[in-house]
Amino acid sequence: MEESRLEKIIVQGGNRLVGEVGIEGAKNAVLPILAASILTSDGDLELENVPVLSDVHMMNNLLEFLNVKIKFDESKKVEILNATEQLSSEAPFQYVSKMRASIVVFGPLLARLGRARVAMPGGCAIGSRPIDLHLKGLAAMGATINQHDGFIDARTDGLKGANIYLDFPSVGATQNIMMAATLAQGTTIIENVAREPEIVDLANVLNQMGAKVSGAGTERIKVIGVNRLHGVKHTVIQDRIEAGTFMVAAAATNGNVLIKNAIAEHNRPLISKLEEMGVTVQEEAAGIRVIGTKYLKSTNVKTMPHPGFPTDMQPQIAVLQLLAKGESTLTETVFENRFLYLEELRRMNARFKIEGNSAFLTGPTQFQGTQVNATDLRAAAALVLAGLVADGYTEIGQLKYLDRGYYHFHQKLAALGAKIKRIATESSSSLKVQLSVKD
Ligand SMILES: CC(=O)N[C@H]1[C@@H](OP(=O)(O)OP(=O)(O)OC[C@H]2O[C@@H](n3ccc(=O)[nH]c3=O)[C@H](O)[C@@H]2O)O[C@H](CO)[C@@H](O)[C@@H]1O
Ligand SMILES: C=C(OP(=O)(O)O)C(=O)O
Repeated sequence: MEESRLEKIIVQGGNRLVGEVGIEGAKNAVLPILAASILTSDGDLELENVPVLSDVHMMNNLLEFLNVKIKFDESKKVEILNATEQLSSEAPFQYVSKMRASIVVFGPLLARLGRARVAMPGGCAIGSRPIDLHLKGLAAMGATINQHDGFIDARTDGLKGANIYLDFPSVGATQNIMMAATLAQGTTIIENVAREPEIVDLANVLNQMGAKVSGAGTERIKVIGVNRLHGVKHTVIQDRIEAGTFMVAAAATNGNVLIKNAIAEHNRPLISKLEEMGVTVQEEAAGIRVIGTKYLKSTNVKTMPHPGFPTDMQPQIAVLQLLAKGESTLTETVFENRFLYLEELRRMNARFKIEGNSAFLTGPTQFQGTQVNATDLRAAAALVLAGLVADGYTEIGQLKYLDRGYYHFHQKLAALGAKIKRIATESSSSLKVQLSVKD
């Protein structure tokens, strides 16, 4: 998606969002499930509800490099993967550096081939993001792991079941260890695991593939190893973060939006915060309806592993807190550096101070449109949300981040009544842009 670097979104603030919006399959569910294809030595893995995102393209490119055969019908959102041929064990830097989630091929490669050589992913704009817990778990299962020349090299004569305690309920470590354990000899118990809905979706696919995984969604996962896994058909769960982003968009614009097929159970912490702020949230048969209010109340939010408030909704809820009257606190406990986007919001008139891992936000804010740049994926979404309620025009650059996790974001907002366009950067001389949005 090289083009996205040369594009901008321009929003003219002030419109209420009204109507219905559909949600894609979850990025954070599909990426490890795509990696799980490596475990299938028999038949096709057929996935439905696959979101068309740059991260999915990136994972597909990596899997194809490893010799997984892929057919992705983007119009139907169906992807068929076949990993029955001899696979390569090396994931080079060119893939891993572009997408940290590539690390979830590590456990499957090691389990299937007895060897994995994966470039070290490094940090990103939200934190240093070490992978020590992934490695500790795989080492406990009998892998010999060495790090050199920017690569992690792991070998085993056969993984063995082990008792593993995670110091932190890491999503990626839980997925890597769980996948590796499906083909290990004996039983693996993983404690203090991540409980995100995406972990449950992965466990469900693995079980359909013939694995014996129990306890996903609780703090303890048990995996009884089997000899081989086979292909299956699976529908990826809905993206709770995309759904949450539209819920905040509806609340921020004092709108009335039905987020179709959104699963309330996956978004409890967000629903609870929205209600605290005076927003009406209705669980309907067709999805979740969010009805805004003119009188948003301040509230405090602290991110936590699931079922706590998701860190991936932190920048979006910050916009709503800034709109609310009074002081709100926002505390980030999952990543050490996820407030970069606030400096961009300051340029749009936000008032706040940051102390340690907390931001103290002062509202109500009348955002002012200006030129801002996304600093990461959810920051990109948050800047668009601020633009929806800003005075004048907001231009958001660095859309490569947005495209990692949102499909047709501006089209979906436009269909709800937002004045929003995506344009080539070269055509963004302000007069031209303003005219094109008014059209
Ligand atoms: C593709 C995907 O699903 N990404 C999600 C996944 O990322 P990811 O799987 O990378 O997140 P983790 O849950 O692993 O990371 C959470 C925290 O644990 C730390 N940590 C993690 C592993 C490790 O070995 N050592 C260690 O210290 C990280 O640096 C971070 O501070 O979960 C995050 C937390 O919900 C979400 O924000 C990401 O959207
Ligand atoms: C942080 C995110 O993703 P990743 O772990 O892929 O960087 C996210 O989805 O907000």
